[in-house]
Amino acid sequence: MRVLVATAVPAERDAVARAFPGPVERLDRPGVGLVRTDGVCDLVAAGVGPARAAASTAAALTAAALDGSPYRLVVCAGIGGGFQPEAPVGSLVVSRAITAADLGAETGDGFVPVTELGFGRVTHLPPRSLVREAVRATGARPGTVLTVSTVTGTAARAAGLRDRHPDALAEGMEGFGVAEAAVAQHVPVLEIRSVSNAVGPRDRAAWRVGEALATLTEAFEKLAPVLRAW
Ligand SMILES: O=C(O)c1cccc(C(=O)CC[C@H]2O[C@@H](n3cnc4c(=O)[nH]cnc43)[C@H](O)[C@@H]2O)c1
Repeated sequence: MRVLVATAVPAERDAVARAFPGPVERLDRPGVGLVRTDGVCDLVAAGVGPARAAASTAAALTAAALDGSPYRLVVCAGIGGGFQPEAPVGSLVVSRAITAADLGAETGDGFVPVTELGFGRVTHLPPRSLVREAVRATGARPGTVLTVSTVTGTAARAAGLRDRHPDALAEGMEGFGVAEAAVAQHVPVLEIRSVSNAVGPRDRAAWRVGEALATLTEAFEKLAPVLRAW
């Protein structure tokens, strides 16, 4: 059984693919295209944002299940914003928790998550032993990875997120969507973010995308034996 790695964009997918030297095969499945590596992973550029990422991940999971070869693990991977000073640019974060940070309602008393309104869920927890193994193999910092639909662009929003989520180390835009799709099919999920920028005032010119993609490749080189053994 294989592992499905879901990134947002093809540049991130290809950074992960570079960790698996050897031929790759392109597979077209209904609603989604996959890259099958020589190793243990199938890779999907699932799209930007939680909704598109959930749709692509669900399509890949369903196709594999109908094929009789379901995935045994889903990993959401990519570049991300890091909360300062705990997750500096260039560092790597592994999810102890994957949390939707802006799924809820704004009220006069502030933000209320959907769970407090009586709906759904806002957090998925990866298997603790897998988090431990991933941290040991890669040297990543373990913490909460937030999923947002809007990239944080002010110090005030960064501070608000940290107030609500003191364990947050990073934010991305896909993790919770990928996790919802995985958990719906009873497949465990993990998120890995290579920090390309600080969460805070928007400064796109300061994003270190190339370096973060190189860190992502290195991370998957180190993670490969963990994924194989899982
Ligand atoms: O410009 C490029 O070359 C490039 C290459 C690879 C990826 C990108 C992206 O912009 C990917 C979008 C992706 O990045 C995540 N991300 C990165 N920083 C943050 C952040 O501070 N807050 C939230 N998300 C962030 C996110 O998951 C996007 O899908 C560009």
